[in-house]
Amino acid sequence: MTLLHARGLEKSYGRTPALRGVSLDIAHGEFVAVTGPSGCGKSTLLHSLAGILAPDAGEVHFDGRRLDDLTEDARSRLRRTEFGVLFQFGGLVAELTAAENVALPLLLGGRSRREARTTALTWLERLGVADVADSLPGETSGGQQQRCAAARALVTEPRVLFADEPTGALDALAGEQLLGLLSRLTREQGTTVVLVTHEPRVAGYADREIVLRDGEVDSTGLGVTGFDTAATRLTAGNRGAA
Ligand SMILES: Nc1ncnc2c1ncn2[C@@H]1O[C@H](COP(=O)(O)OP(=O)(O)OP(=O)(O)O)[C@@H](O)[C@H]1O
Repeated sequence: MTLLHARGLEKSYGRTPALRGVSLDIAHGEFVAVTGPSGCGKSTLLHSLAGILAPDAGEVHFDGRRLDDLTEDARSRLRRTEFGVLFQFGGLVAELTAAENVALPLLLGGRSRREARTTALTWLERLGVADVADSLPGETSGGQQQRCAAARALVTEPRVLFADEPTGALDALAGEQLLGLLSRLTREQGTTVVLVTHEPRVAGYADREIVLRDGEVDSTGLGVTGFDTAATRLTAGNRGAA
């Protein structure tokens, strides 16, 4: 069943077209990688689907509700309750500890301090970084920071996780570890994932790949770019076995 539905999305920055009529459907629980060359519109598409950016034309529907013409307040409420976002640079608040960073979305949602901290610690544990719970981001490694950012994105148990190059700033090992965790945790929770990447290795974790080219959908399917990498085969095999 479709959870995210977009039709005819268009977006330009001044005279530069970024999206030129993108239509797509993403099912409940699907893990989709949006790929394509630099500048093809991946981030613009992600931001439009997540209600961060208003498209110039076209429609975005989330679970049957039209999203693109909501007020900024309504969109921001929806983002807080239904969506989690994870960017290349986690964007943790430097003055707050890891646990405080992860608790923040829960506090904003009205949960008590005690409950928010307990839930934050559970998610830090799931992401394998409970040991840095009381450290400031600057006292931890890039990989640990990105895992904390992932915990913060997932702590509200969002229906959709939007991730833009989440491993882009990490070394290969830290990137693989984060992707492995994200893939396992989101599948366990039934979270839909929309992940932007230009790396075939990363796209290999997805159920399906949507390839953009010059602001349009070029193709969609599993390994459609011919990225039949070891990672793709391994992940597909793991999925079959799961
Ligand atoms: N804030 C902005 N102002 C002006 N032009 C922009 C802005 N953001 C994106 N663009 C342009 O829109 C087009 C699509 O950009 P977008 O960032 O969506 O692509 P991308 O595929 O995510 O790129 P990359 O892989 O390099 O991050 C590009 O031509 C880009 O230069």
